[in-house]
Amino acid sequence: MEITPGPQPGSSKLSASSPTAPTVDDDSIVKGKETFEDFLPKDWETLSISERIRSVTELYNADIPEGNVKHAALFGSIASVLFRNSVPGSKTGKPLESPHDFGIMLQEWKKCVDNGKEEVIKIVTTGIGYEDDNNGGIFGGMAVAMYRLASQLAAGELSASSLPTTMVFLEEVRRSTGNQKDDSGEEEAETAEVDGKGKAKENVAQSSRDTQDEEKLIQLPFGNVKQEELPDDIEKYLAPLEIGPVDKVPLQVENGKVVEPEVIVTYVPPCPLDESERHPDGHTIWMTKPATKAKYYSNQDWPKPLPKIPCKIVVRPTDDGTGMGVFATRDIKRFEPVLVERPYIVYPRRDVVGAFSKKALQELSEKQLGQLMVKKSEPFFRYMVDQRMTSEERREFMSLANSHTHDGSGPVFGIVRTNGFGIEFRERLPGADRDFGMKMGGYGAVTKIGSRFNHSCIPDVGHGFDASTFTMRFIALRDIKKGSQIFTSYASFNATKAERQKALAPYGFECTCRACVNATPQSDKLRKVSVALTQRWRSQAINVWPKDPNLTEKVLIPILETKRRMEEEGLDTKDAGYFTFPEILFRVYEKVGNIAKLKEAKDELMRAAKGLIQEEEWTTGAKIKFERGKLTGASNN
Ligand SMILES: C[S@@+](CC[C@H](N)C(=O)[O-])C[C@H]1O[C@@H](n2cnc3c(N)ncnc32)[C@H](O)[C@@H]1O
Repeated sequence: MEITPGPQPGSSKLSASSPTAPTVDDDSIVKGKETFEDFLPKDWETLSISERIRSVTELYNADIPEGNVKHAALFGSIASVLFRNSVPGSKTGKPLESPHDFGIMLQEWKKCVDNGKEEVIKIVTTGIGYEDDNNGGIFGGMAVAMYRLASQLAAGELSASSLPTTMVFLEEVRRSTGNQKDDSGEEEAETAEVDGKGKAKENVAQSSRDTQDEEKLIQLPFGNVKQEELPDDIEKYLAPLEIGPVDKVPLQVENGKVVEPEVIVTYVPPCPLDESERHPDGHTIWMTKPATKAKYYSNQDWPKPLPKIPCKIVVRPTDDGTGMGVFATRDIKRFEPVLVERPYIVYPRRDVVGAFSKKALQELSEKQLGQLMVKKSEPFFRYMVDQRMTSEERREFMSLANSHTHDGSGPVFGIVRTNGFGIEFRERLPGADRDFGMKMGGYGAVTKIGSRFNHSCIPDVGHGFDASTFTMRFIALRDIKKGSQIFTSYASFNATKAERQKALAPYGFECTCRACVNATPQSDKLRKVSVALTQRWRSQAINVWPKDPNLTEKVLIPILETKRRMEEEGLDTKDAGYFTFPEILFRVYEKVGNIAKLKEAKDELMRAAKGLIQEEEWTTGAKIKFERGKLTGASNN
């Protein structure tokens, strides 16, 4: 039994914009290919730009797994060669040296595309490693940026001449690679926001609509919405919805063929609609594509049973007016699993319930479109709660916090917006992440216990989604004392205080955590540069300092000072680059021959490596692979 919405205005656009990925065996694409150029078609040099773009598009749609260095290398190679002859003023004509260069390049391209203008690029950092950062979020997002850019170039919407800053930037990177400077820890570096990382809890504050080839983000309203912002007659823009079991909703037929519904609601694992049978591990109501459902269920043992962990938390009211919170019932160590649960619902975080009608697009402002989307979403989520949850689940779900009571969100969508986590399927084989033309991390999840974690900019737990068990996983990012409240973060770790406040505004509170109370321009900057800085030092520790006969431990002064400041700021996490320090220290002490310190650093390195593997395996359900002694990828298969 499924539900399907009735015909929606513009819904055909939606499907047109969701490319159907051909099934391509990953191994056949990456096998035996070691260098960037190996991924290119043999006749690449003779291809025209539009042919090259077509080739990129095919590779993009082939769904090479995220989390694979070669994936990044693939796009890096293509990107570099694709544009090298088409950028006026570029003399380099060289392929990029690493997927990292490519990553920065794409971020810059994306900025050019987003802002429609050139930016002065100040990034002087080099050598950001990709082994530790090569998760699907980053490269998935970049690949999407790349794909968009290629499409825009192909459609003549963007000219290659708007890209020279990228090349200027790359020149700068190369220059600074060859001209290593001492690090003061104070240099300007920017880390562009990476989309879909899935680490921060995300308010469903944005969604998107399709207008022909272009995708535009719509800001959903929050806070008190003034009456004048709303169209008086918003109802006229709402298409009639037919929601119900598939056998009750009339089939759509086009050219004599039955058109598959665009979106269905199903259970994971399967269970009857009535309340007669429920899975002991819990089940999730999943709003998805029919083909995605079929693909997952074609896997015989899917979903796998939940891993068992001892209970170490309790949900209870806080004593500071923040409603409910999650507390530790015993001491919890860094990297320990804290919670695993099947979400109540998993849903696409974009407007899958029918794109906006032409009339709406022409007549309504962005604000009004946001308001319209809020209105359209409520009946869908209401259906899931009223028709698919047991009475007990419904009662529990409806008791979750709602910070969207004055912005036009209905009672159910308000709860979804307040409690939804952005999730990534992150699978080796093509997964659900790009359903409905979404970017990585397009689905959201509302959970029973996890949604009770309050926010801190110095979070105690991180979270991830494991598609093989269909569970949300939470893990300790630091030691947690018995009895203390456990916080997660709803904002990006690398956002400044002002940016975090903006991201948290829809939740209706001002954060008073240690990082916010003590924030300074220096702490804001540290958040921005921590990843770039630590990776650059790592790169120097690998490539530059071993060759320096005069190296002394003095090189560690800014490094140890930054490490201390990161601990103070609560940036002692993997995402912030903190676990790069043990390796840097190890390499320097090894080089200068400080045996006592070397042993300390080695122990720290081993602890960190073990913990990071545990974290990755727990939050993604993946088995970590090693290549050439390095952590290089994760696979769910
Ligand atoms: C996902 S819920 C967290 C659980 C919630 N406290 C409850 O009672 O279910 C998000 C809401 O909790 C509250 N909240 C979370 N973190 C907070 C914080 N650091 N300070 C104040 N309120 C917070 C806000 O009302 C926010 O909209």
